[in-house]
Amino acid sequence: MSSTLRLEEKQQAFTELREIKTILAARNWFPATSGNLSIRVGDFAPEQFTFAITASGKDKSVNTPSDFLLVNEKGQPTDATGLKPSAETLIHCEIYKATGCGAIFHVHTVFNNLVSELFWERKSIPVDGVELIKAFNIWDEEAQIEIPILPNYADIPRIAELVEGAIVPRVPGIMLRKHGIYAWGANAFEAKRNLEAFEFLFEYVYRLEMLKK
Ligand SMILES: CSC[C@@H](O)[C@@H](O)C(=O)COP(=O)(O)O
Ligand SMILES: [Zn+2]
Repeated sequence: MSSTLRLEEKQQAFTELREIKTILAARNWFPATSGNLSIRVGDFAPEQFTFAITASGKDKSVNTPSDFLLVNEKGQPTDATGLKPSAETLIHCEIYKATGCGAIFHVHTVFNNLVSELFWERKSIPVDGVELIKAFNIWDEEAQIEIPILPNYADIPRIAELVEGAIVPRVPGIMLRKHGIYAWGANAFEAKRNLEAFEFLFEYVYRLEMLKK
Protein backbone atom coordinates (compact mmCIF):
# COMPACT_ATOMS: atom_id res chain seq x y z
CA MET A 1 0.00 0.00 0.00
CA SER A 2 1.46 3.42 -0.93
CA SER A 3 1.89 5.91 1.91
CA THR A 4 -0.47 8.45 0.23
CA LEU A 5 -3.21 5.87 -0.12
CA ARG A 6 -2.69 4.79 3.45
CA LEU A 7 -2.95 8.38 4.69
CA GLU A 8 -6.22 8.88 2.81
CA GLU A 9 -7.64 5.60 4.03
CA LYS A 10 -6.52 6.30 7.57
CA GLN A 11 -8.21 9.71 7.52
CA GLN A 12 -11.37 8.19 6.07
CA ALA A 13 -11.41 5.50 8.77
CA PHE A 14 -10.85 8.07 11.53
CA THR A 15 -13.67 10.24 10.13
CA GLU A 16 -16.04 7.28 10.00
CA LEU A 17 -15.09 6.21 13.51
CA ARG A 18 -15.72 9.74 14.79
CA GLU A 19 -19.19 9.81 13.17
CA ILE A 20 -20.17 6.40 14.59
CA LYS A 21 -18.74 7.26 18.00
CA THR A 22 -20.80 10.47 18.14
CA ILE A 23 -24.02 8.68 17.14
CA LEU A 24 -23.56 5.80 19.62
CA ALA A 25 -22.46 8.12 22.43
CA ALA A 26 -25.71 10.08 22.01
CA ARG A 27 -27.53 6.80 22.81
CA ASN A 28 -25.47 6.39 25.98
CA TRP A 29 -23.89 3.20 24.62
CA PHE A 30 -20.44 4.18 25.99
CA PRO A 31 -21.06 4.73 29.72
CA ALA A 32 -18.02 5.58 31.85
CA THR A 33 -15.42 5.37 29.01
CA SER A 34 -16.56 1.84 28.08
CA GLY A 35 -16.73 0.53 24.53
CA ASN A 36 -14.35 0.55 21.58
CA LEU A 37 -14.65 0.82 17.80
CA SER A 38 -12.44 -0.22 14.91
CA ILE A 39 -12.39 -0.10 11.11
CA ARG A 40 -9.97 -2.04 8.94
CA VAL A 41 -7.74 -0.12 6.53
CA GLY A 42 -6.06 -1.39 3.32
CA ASP A 43 -5.41 -4.93 2.16
CA PHE A 44 -6.33 -7.98 4.22
CA ALA A 45 -4.66 -11.32 4.77
CA PRO A 46 -5.28 -13.17 8.07
CA GLU A 47 -1.55 -12.93 8.84
CA GLN A 48 -1.18 -9.25 7.91
CA PHE A 49 -3.63 -6.36 8.17
CA THR A 50 -4.06 -2.90 9.67
CA PHE A 51 -6.99 -1.26 11.44
CA ALA A 52 -7.94 2.03 13.04
CA ILE A 53 -9.15 1.71 16.64
CA THR A 54 -10.22 3.94 19.52
CA ALA A 55 -7.54 4.93 22.01
CA SER A 56 -7.91 3.40 25.49
CA GLY A 57 -9.73 4.97 28.38
CA LYS A 58 -11.17 7.98 26.53
CA ASP A 59 -14.52 9.56 27.25
CA LYS A 60 -16.18 8.37 24.04
CA SER A 61 -18.80 11.12 24.21
CA VAL A 62 -16.08 13.74 23.62
CA ASN A 63 -14.19 14.30 20.35
CA THR A 64 -10.48 15.15 20.60
CA PRO A 65 -7.58 15.08 18.09
CA SER A 66 -6.20 11.93 19.78
CA ASP A 67 -9.16 9.54 19.78
CA PHE A 68 -7.92 6.98 17.22
CA LEU A 69 -4.75 5.25 16.08
CA LEU A 70 -3.65 2.59 13.61
CA VAL A 71 -2.53 -0.86 14.79
CA ASN A 72 -1.31 -4.00 13.03
CA GLU A 73 -2.68 -7.56 13.19
CA LYS A 74 -0.88 -8.07 16.52
CA GLY A 75 -2.56 -4.98 17.99
CA GLN A 76 0.68 -2.96 17.98
CA PRO A 77 0.58 0.73 16.98
CA THR A 78 1.98 1.29 13.47
CA ASP A 79 2.77 5.00 14.03
CA ALA A 80 4.72 6.64 16.87
CA THR A 81 1.79 8.73 18.15
CA GLY A 82 2.24 7.69 21.79
CA LEU A 83 -1.46 6.79 21.92
CA LYS A 84 -2.46 3.59 23.70
CA PRO A 85 -4.83 1.35 21.73
CA SER A 86 -7.99 -0.01 23.37
CA ALA A 87 -7.28 -2.49 26.16
CA GLU A 88 -9.44 -4.92 24.14
CA THR A 89 -7.54 -4.56 20.84
CA LEU A 90 -6.57 -8.26 20.84
CA ILE A 91 -10.25 -9.22 20.67
CA HIS A 92 -10.61 -7.05 17.55
CA CYS A 93 -7.47 -8.72 16.09
CA GLU A 94 -8.97 -12.18 16.55
CA ILE A 95 -12.35 -11.21 15.07
CA TYR A 96 -10.65 -9.72 11.98
CA LYS A 97 -8.45 -12.80 11.59
CA ALA A 98 -11.38 -15.19 11.89
CA THR A 99 -13.94 -13.31 9.78
CA GLY A 100 -12.06 -10.93 7.44
CA CYS A 101 -14.72 -8.33 8.32
CA GLY A 102 -14.25 -4.58 7.79
CA ALA A 103 -15.43 -3.03 11.07
CA ILE A 104 -16.05 -4.04 14.70
CA PHE A 105 -18.07 -2.11 17.27
CA HIS A 106 -18.21 -2.94 20.99
CA VAL A 107 -20.66 -1.42 23.50
CA HIS A 108 -21.73 -1.99 27.08
CA THR A 109 -25.46 -1.54 27.67
CA VAL A 110 -27.74 -2.58 30.52
CA PHE A 111 -29.75 -4.92 28.24
CA ASN A 112 -26.71 -6.67 26.78
CA ASN A 113 -25.33 -7.20 30.30
CA LEU A 114 -28.70 -8.50 31.55
CA VAL A 115 -29.17 -11.09 28.80
CA SER A 116 -25.55 -12.23 29.05
CA GLU A 117 -26.22 -13.17 32.66
CA LEU A 118 -29.73 -14.51 32.08
CA PHE A 119 -28.46 -17.03 29.48
CA TRP A 120 -24.96 -17.64 30.85
CA GLU A 121 -25.57 -21.30 31.68
CA ARG A 122 -26.75 -21.93 28.12
CA LYS A 123 -23.63 -20.11 26.80
CA SER A 124 -25.73 -18.44 24.12
CA ILE A 125 -28.71 -16.12 23.79
CA PRO A 126 -31.56 -17.67 21.78
CA VAL A 127 -33.62 -15.46 19.49
CA ASP A 128 -36.62 -16.94 17.80
CA GLY A 129 -38.50 -15.68 14.76
CA VAL A 130 -38.01 -11.95 15.29
CA GLU A 131 -38.15 -9.89 12.08
CA LEU A 132 -35.00 -7.94 12.93
CA ILE A 133 -32.90 -11.12 12.52
CA LYS A 134 -33.12 -10.20 8.82
CA ALA A 135 -30.70 -7.34 9.57
CA PHE A 136 -28.04 -10.09 9.67
CA ASN A 137 -29.01 -11.15 6.13
CA ILE A 138 -30.77 -14.23 7.51
CA TRP A 139 -33.97 -14.45 5.52
CA ASP A 140 -35.36 -17.82 6.71
CA GLU A 141 -39.01 -17.90 7.76
CA GLU A 142 -39.12 -17.82 11.59
CA ALA A 143 -35.31 -17.89 11.78
CA GLN A 144 -33.73 -19.05 15.02
CA ILE A 145 -30.30 -17.87 16.05
CA GLU A 146 -28.03 -18.30 19.08
CA ILE A 147 -25.68 -15.46 19.99
CA PRO A 148 -22.59 -16.93 21.71
CA ILE A 149 -21.51 -15.80 25.18
CA LEU A 150 -17.87 -15.98 26.31
CA PRO A 151 -16.56 -15.63 29.87
CA ASN A 152 -15.28 -12.20 30.81
CA TYR A 153 -11.74 -12.83 32.02
CA ALA A 154 -9.67 -9.88 33.27
CA ASP A 155 -6.84 -11.22 31.12
CA ILE A 156 -7.80 -10.09 27.59
CA PRO A 157 -5.48 -12.57 25.76
CA ARG A 158 -7.39 -15.33 27.53
CA ILE A 159 -10.64 -14.06 26.02
CA ALA A 160 -8.98 -13.46 22.63
CA GLU A 161 -7.91 -17.07 22.31
CA LEU A 162 -11.55 -18.20 22.65
CA VAL A 163 -12.90 -15.89 19.96
CA GLU A 164 -12.31 -17.96 16.82
CA GLY A 165 -13.90 -21.09 18.31
CA ALA A 166 -16.94 -19.16 19.53
CA ILE A 167 -17.94 -17.49 16.26
CA VAL A 168 -21.16 -18.94 14.84
CA PRO A 169 -21.90 -18.94 11.08
CA ARG A 170 -24.25 -16.11 10.04
CA VAL A 171 -24.26 -14.45 13.50
CA PRO A 172 -22.02 -11.35 13.36
CA GLY A 173 -21.46 -10.94 17.08
CA ILE A 174 -20.08 -12.32 20.32
CA MET A 175 -21.19 -11.43 23.82
CA LEU A 176 -18.88 -11.24 26.81
CA ARG A 177 -20.59 -12.21 30.07
CA LYS A 178 -21.68 -9.17 32.15
CA HIS A 179 -19.52 -7.01 29.89
CA GLY A 180 -20.91 -6.24 26.42
CA ILE A 181 -21.40 -7.15 22.77
CA TYR A 182 -18.87 -7.19 19.92
CA ALA A 183 -20.68 -6.75 16.59
CA TRP A 184 -19.01 -6.70 13.20
CA GLY A 185 -19.77 -6.27 9.52
CA ALA A 186 -18.19 -6.00 6.08
CA ASN A 187 -17.93 -2.23 6.63
CA ALA A 188 -18.94 0.44 9.16
CA PHE A 189 -22.51 0.68 7.81
CA GLU A 190 -23.08 -3.07 8.28
CA ALA A 191 -21.36 -3.23 11.67
CA LYS A 192 -23.59 -0.39 12.95
CA ARG A 193 -26.70 -2.01 11.50
CA ASN A 194 -25.78 -5.34 13.12
CA LEU A 195 -25.02 -3.70 16.45
CA GLU A 196 -28.40 -1.93 16.42
CA ALA A 197 -30.14 -5.21 15.57
CA PHE A 198 -28.40 -6.99 18.46
CA GLU A 199 -29.36 -4.30 20.94
CA PHE A 200 -33.00 -4.39 19.77
CA LEU A 201 -33.02 -8.20 20.11
CA PHE A 202 -31.42 -8.11 23.58
CA GLU A 203 -34.08 -5.76 24.90
CA TYR A 204 -36.81 -7.86 23.25
CA VAL A 205 -35.45 -11.14 24.68
CA TYR A 206 -35.03 -9.67 28.14
CA ARG A 207 -38.53 -8.18 28.24
CA LEU A 208 -40.05 -11.40 26.89
CA GLU A 209 -38.31 -13.44 29.58
CA MET A 210 -39.67 -11.09 32.24
CA LEU A 211 -43.20 -11.35 30.84
CA LYS A 212 -43.00 -15.15 31.18
CA LYS A 213 -42.28 -14.92 34.90
C1 LIG B 1 -14.25 1.45 31.99
S1 LIG B 1 -15.08 -0.05 31.85
C2 LIG B 1 -14.76 -0.62 30.22
C3 LIG B 1 -13.39 -1.20 29.91
O1 LIG B 1 -12.94 -2.01 30.95
C4 LIG B 1 -13.46 -1.99 28.62
O2 LIG B 1 -14.33 -3.09 28.75
C5 LIG B 1 -13.93 -1.16 27.47
O3 LIG B 1 -14.87 -1.49 26.78
C6 LIG B 1 -13.19 0.09 27.13
O4 LIG B 1 -11.80 -0.07 27.21
P1 LIG B 1 -10.87 0.79 26.28
O5 LIG B 1 -9.47 0.46 26.72
O6 LIG B 1 -11.22 2.25 26.51
O7 LIG B 1 -11.20 0.39 24.88
ZN1 LIG C 1 -15.58 -3.51 27.00
